[in-house]
Parts: sequence; structure tokens; C-alpha cells
Amino acid sequence: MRKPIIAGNWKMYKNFDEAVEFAEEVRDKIPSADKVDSVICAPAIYLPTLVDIATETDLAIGAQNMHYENEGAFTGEVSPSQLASIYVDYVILGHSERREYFNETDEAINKKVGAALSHGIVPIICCGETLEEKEAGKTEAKVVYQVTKALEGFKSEEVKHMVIAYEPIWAIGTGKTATAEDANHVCGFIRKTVGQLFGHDAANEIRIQYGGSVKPENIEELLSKEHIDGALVGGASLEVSSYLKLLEAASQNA
Ligand SMILES: O=C[C@H](O)COP(=O)(O)O
Repeated sequence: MRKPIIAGNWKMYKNFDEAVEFAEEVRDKIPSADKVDSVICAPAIYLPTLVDIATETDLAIGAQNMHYENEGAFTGEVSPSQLASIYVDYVILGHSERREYFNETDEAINKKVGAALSHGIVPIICCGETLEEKEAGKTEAKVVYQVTKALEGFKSEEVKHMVIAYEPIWAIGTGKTATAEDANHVCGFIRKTVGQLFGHDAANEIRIQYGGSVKPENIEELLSKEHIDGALVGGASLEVSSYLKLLEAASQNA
């Protein structure tokens, strides 16, 4: 049985006071980490403060991106060793917004996955198709390509601890959600791909999230599906009450 994982992605929202207020309000209301992994991926400048607030609670803190080098002349970037030095637990890698607006390549994402692992940071690796690709029947080919490239060169033992987030780009921030059946189909396809590449144990243990307009109203149906182990949530993770409802639903599904 895979433990559900709900990760909020705050993207470039919230000022400092709002971020602190949110974390202080939720920290003692997070369901037990035995039942669900509850994560907030915040803007980099808030991470040390949020990690402090979350210490000794069941809330985990993640970054939204990082470089793959540990140090160097890379103005504006944050490194894996820097994130590890402030005890960040997770990092989102290859989000479609990073791929589209910041030219992030599959090769760079693959290096970032390796860097995250070597620092004990769990990568949440994003994949997903555009509306054009969906309409052209290319969803499966697209996610297989992205997942294969992101996981290239790793061992089964490493892959099983990773998280993959299937996020159809047309469903992000649009209010359009993939049907639970469609989302489950693609997540199942990703699991099958992991199995072909890394074997049965990795496929069985890797957690696969769905992302794209996930809300308290649709989380239960999504989580009831065999291959959906959680959600990567944008908009609905910004409000305390909706974030907590998502966690509650996941903890009851565990
Ligand atoms: O990382 C989160 C996704 O981009 C989904 O965002 P959304 O829940 O606002 O559609």
C-alpha cells in the first residue's frame, strides 16, 4: 500500500507574512505522517522560516526548483546543497511552467533528479501533455518520453523513493480537471513504464500524483483510483481550509 502524498505548490504567490501565517495555522492540524505525506512547496526565500515553523510537526517543506550544481557562478539560482543545508525535504522538478517559461530541458531535469537524490531530497518529477498533444492522441508518448529521460541512469532502488506528478498542462489553473478515469489511465501507464524500465518493485512503490485543478470537491474521486497516490496542488493549496481538506481526504483514503 502506497502512502498518499499531497503537495501544495504555492508558485509565486503569498508575501512573507501570509506564508508565515499559513504555516503557523496549519502546522498543528496536519494529519499524521503515518497516513499521508503533507508538503508545502514554497518560494525559495521563505524556505528557512517555513522549515523552522514545521519542525517537529507532520508538515514537510519543499522547494519549487533548484540547480543541479552544488555551487558556482549561476546568478539567481539555488543549489541542492543549499536546500539540504536548511533541511528541505522535497523539490518539484520539471514543472511545465519551468519547462515553458525557463527553457528547462529533459537533460537538465535528469541532472537535477540525481542532485536531489544525492542530497537526500525527494524529487517530485512533473510530466504532462499540452492540449494539442492530447487532441493528437500523443499523451502516452509524451509522458513516457519525459519520464524515461528524467529517470535515465538511476537504479531501481533509487526510483522507488521518487514521486512523479502527472499534470496535463491544459488542466493547470484552468478549472478543467482530467476525469478520474483518464488521470488514472495515464498514471497507470506511467507506472507500467517505470515497471518496464526498473522492474516490478520500483513500479509498485513509486508514488504517482495527479495535478491540475485538484480541489476538495474532486480529491476523493481521484484518490479512489488505483494508480493515483496523491496530488500536486496549485490554487487549492493557497487557502488553509482547502489545503487541510485535501490532507484530510487523503488521510482517510490511506
Ligand atoms: O503544481 C501544481 C499544478 O500546476 C496545478 O495547479 P492548479 O491546482 O492551480 O491547477
